[in-house]
Amino acid sequence: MSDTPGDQPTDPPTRDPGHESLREYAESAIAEDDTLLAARERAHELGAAAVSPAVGATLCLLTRLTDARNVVEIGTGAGVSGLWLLAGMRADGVLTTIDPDSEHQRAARVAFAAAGVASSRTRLINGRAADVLPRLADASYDVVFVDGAVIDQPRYVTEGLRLLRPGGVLLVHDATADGRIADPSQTDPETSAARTAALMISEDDGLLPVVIPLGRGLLAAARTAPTDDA
Ligand SMILES: C[S@@+](CC[C@H](N)C(=O)[O-])C[C@H]1O[C@@H](n2cnc3c(N)ncnc32)[C@H](O)[C@@H]1O
Repeated sequence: MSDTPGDQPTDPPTRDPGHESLREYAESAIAEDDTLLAARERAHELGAAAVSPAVGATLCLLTRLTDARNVVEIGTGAGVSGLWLLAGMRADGVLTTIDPDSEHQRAARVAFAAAGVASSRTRLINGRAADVLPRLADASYDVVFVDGAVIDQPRYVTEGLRLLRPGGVLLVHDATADGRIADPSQTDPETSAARTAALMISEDDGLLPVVIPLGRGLLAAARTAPTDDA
């Protein structure tokens, strides 16, 4: 056995050393305008954890790619994600956004008005998603964005899939339960709920899912559109 320092065994790295800096780069590459920054500040004051800038930009990109006219959001918060979704939607698109907290929705209204969004483009519904979602029509939304309590993700995925049109996209934020989902020893109710929701999506043959490791984790799943020969 050699005693030169270069031959000493070293512990394998527990994680890719570039991982965090890559995430930081992805976040810092997104510049938010003053309206978004003010909405983010209000979200912070109200304790309504907003999507990160890179998650917001991804929401905008995916709504743009689906040419979204009708979007439903569970968890309005102070409107940060709403601003990003609206920026990607068609100019005549309507964002339906649900939240039981009227203070959060007041802050979101301020954000939408500051961004010059016409009031006809937003439908803010003050209520619990479990009560509101069953009243929304089947297969009539281009994008469904889930950002409420993690524990409720399975029921929101069930309802979201009912609402989604063929070719539409389901987006679940905090899909990794803060990264715990990959660790089988984590069996707390929140992690189990996130795991159940992810399984429901991955086992559905009509969906093309991917986990995007930005912010608190974004699970995106496109509903496959029927082909002519189907
Ligand atoms: C993480 S924050 C949403 C942040 C927002 N999407 C954004 O990025 O700006 C979660 C929101 O879900 C709302 N919420 C809590 N319970 C809910 C429920 N049962 N139905 C719908 N929204 C709920 C909270 O009031 C809070 O505003």
